[in-house]
Amino acid sequence: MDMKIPRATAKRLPMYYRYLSGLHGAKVKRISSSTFADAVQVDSATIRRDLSYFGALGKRGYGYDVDDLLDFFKKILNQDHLTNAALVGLGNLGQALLHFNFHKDSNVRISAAFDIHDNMINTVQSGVPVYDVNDLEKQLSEQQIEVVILTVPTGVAQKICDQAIAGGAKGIMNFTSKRLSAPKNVRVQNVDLTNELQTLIYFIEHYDN
Ligand SMILES: NC(=O)c1ccc[n+]([C@@H]2O[C@H](COP(=O)([O-])OP(=O)(O)OC[C@H]3O[C@@H](n4cnc5c(N)ncnc54)[C@H](O)[C@@H]3O)[C@@H](O)[C@H]2O)c1
Repeated sequence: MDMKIPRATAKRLPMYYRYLSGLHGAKVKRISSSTFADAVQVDSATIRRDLSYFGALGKRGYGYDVDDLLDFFKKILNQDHLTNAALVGLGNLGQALLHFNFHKDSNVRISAAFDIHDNMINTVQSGVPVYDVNDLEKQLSEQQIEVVILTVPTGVAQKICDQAIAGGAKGIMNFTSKRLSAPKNVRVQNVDLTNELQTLIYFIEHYDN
């Protein structure tokens, strides 16, 4: 499905999906828009607007049909198939992500890891094979991995990014502080936990509930 939706809406969709999956697991068939809003902590007007980008889905006085909505989200979010991701840099942060490995509550899993250290190369860690980073391009291309998570030292981030793109990467989740340059068809998502924490502190200080 090819459609353009606001970034803020796109960011909320996985949260809606997780909540609906939980309801489905609990065999709930239908929810009111206010229950939905309370659970995901997004006001019901915003939820309605988010969903309206895909056609009107709620029914007045009825709320939302859980199974219908879930089927629909599965398609939108591609939850029907598992996406493999590669992790580059198995230090403090990389190890933590590898142990966590996303797939328990999402459709993404780390299926290949890369580092420069001999003691890690050709081992299996948390069930994931670790390769020599010199083989990054080749492995990404052979395994058709299009998502790459970068947890390498900042100084090598651009080089690794270039190699990943040469291997076919279409999305880079960048944990380093380097602002990467990449062609337009490659999406770079920067993740900065300090930023997130400072934003949280800003909201605590500037808004009273
Ligand atoms: N965005 C955030 O919130 C956040 C939080 C913590 C760390 N970081 C960043 O994440 C990165 C990793 O942090 P860390 O604490 O895990 O560092 P670390 O030094 O513990 O780990 C770096 C790993 O990268 C490997 N490495 C080095 N050069 C490499 C190369 N050319 N190819 C492949 N692997 C290589 C090292 O062997 C090591 O295993 C750093 O850039 C750090 O600044 C970001």
